[in-house]
Order: sequence, then structure tokens, then C-alpha cells
Amino acid sequence: MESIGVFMPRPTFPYLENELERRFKLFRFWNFAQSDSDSIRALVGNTKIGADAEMIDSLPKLEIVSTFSVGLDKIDLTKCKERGIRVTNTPDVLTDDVADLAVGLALAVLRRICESDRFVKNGLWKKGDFELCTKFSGKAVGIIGLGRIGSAIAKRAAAFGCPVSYHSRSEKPDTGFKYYSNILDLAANSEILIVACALTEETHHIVNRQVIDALGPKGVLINVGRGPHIDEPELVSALIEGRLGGAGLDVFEDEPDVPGELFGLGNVVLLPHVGSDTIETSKAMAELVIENLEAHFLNKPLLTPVI
Ligand SMILES: O=CC(=O)O
Repeated sequence: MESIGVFMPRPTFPYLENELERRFKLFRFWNFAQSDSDSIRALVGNTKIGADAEMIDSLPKLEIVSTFSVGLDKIDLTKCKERGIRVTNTPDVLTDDVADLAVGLALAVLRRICESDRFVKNGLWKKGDFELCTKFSGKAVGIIGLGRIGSAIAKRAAAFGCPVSYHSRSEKPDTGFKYYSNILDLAANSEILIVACALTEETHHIVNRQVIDALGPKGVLINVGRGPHIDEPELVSALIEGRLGGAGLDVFEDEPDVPGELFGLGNVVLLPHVGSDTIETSKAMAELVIENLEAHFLNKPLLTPVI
């Protein structure tokens, strides 16, 4: 397959880049000339750059978009469908990591793990004890989106003795978790609200001022989905004004820009979109990207087809 042109619009996990280079004719955005466009039959995107309409239009021979992510929000799926371009992503292999991190963020915010760490490292322990924090076990956890990742978070939260409820487009059968068709009811009945759904037009700003206010001054908001799930300026003012108890955020509306107002807040833990960034999972995701490409070019069924 060395002659098949694969386009990578942004640097990615080096293992994936090297493996693609070994098997295909890899064109990286940074050493790509427009005249190469006609050789490109596949595109490998990620959470930052996928395939928007302009990119798709510029690649007339594009047959498949294989993204190194589970999220599809950076891919124009309508355009891909119109052009008959196949799309694959990397579900399942990253579920545990993202769910682990959601629980880790909740623990970090409530138990003030990062603040306590700074307290010790800054030598403040010698001057007195750290303040009391808030218990996590047993807290009412509400999950927005009970897909693969949401379900894995629910399982973990349940193991901590947390009553779990959720909101999604429709009620899932036999989960044993309480379903709220109205997100405001979910927020009002949760102490920790976790965003774990896909970003679509319907879920853009699904957490708005009303939801934040329903969660309230003792509530904690965790986001392991996408930044635009939350109305960020509303979140920032709620945290500054004390209308929300705390937040653990792995994703932001305009990454890597994070609102500076959050930097000084002790009840907020900020991560640089690292939900699935473990060595093990990145490798599994890379294998999936490659196997999907190989399956496509060998006319075999795709492993994780979206379209
Ligand atoms: O955010 C991570 C992903 O979509 O894989």
C-alpha cells in the first residue's frame, strides 16, 4: 500500500505517524503541496483537525477519513455522505481511560487533590493543616449521555456508592439508573453532573446558565466531552459568583485557550484535553486507525465504521 496517499493535517501520536509512514505514502500538512491533492485517498484527523467541507473539497480523490478520536465533531459527516467518503473513529478502546479521568476529576475537585499537592510542595504544611474538603463516595452523580463512556462512568460511580441518574435523548432499557428526560431535573437532583455525550447541534451548550443554576452552589460540573457542550462564559461567571460549587474540565470551547479567570480558582481543576492520552490507549487507537485504512484498501469490512 506504499503508493496510497494518506494525508495528516496535524501532527499526531508519533507511533501512528511512523506506522502510517511505513505502510502508506504519508503526506503531512506541513510538507504538503496543493499539487499533491490528487494523490490523497485517505485522511487521518484527530480531535483538533478533522475534515471540514473546505478540506474535503480540496481532496478530490478522498475515499476515507479515519480519525484518531472517538469524537466526530470535527468531521463534516453530511459532506462525507454526499461524496460517498467512508468515515471511521476509535470507539471502545478509549472508554476506560475517559471514564477513569471523569472520576479522577470529580475526586480531584471534591477532595482538592491538586490544591493539597500545591500546599505540600509550597511548604505550607509546616505552617498549619490543609482545610477540610468534600466527600465523593455516596454523592448523587448525574450523567449527560449514557453511551459507552457515560455507562463506564456510571459503573465506576456506582462502585463508589453514588446513586446514578442520567439524561439522554431516550431512556435506555435495563440500566438500573434513574432517567430524566429533562436535563434541568437531572441537574437539580445531582451533586456532581458529568458531561459525557457526543457534541452535535443538539448538545451544543447543553449545559447553559439554567442547568448550572439548577446544579447550584454546592454542585460540581465535570466535562470530559467537548468544550462547546458548556456555555463557557456562563460557567466562568457562575464559578466566580459562587453560584456553582466547582468544576473539573478536560475540554474547553476554544482549545488551547482556557479562560484566565479560572486559573486562580481553587475549586476548579483544569486538564489539557487528555481523556484518552495514555500510552496503552493511544497505541490501541493508532492500531485501529491503521486497521481501518488497511481494511478499506483491501476491500474488507471496516472495523469501526461511522459511515
Ligand atoms: O476527545 C477524545 C476523542 O474524541 O477521542
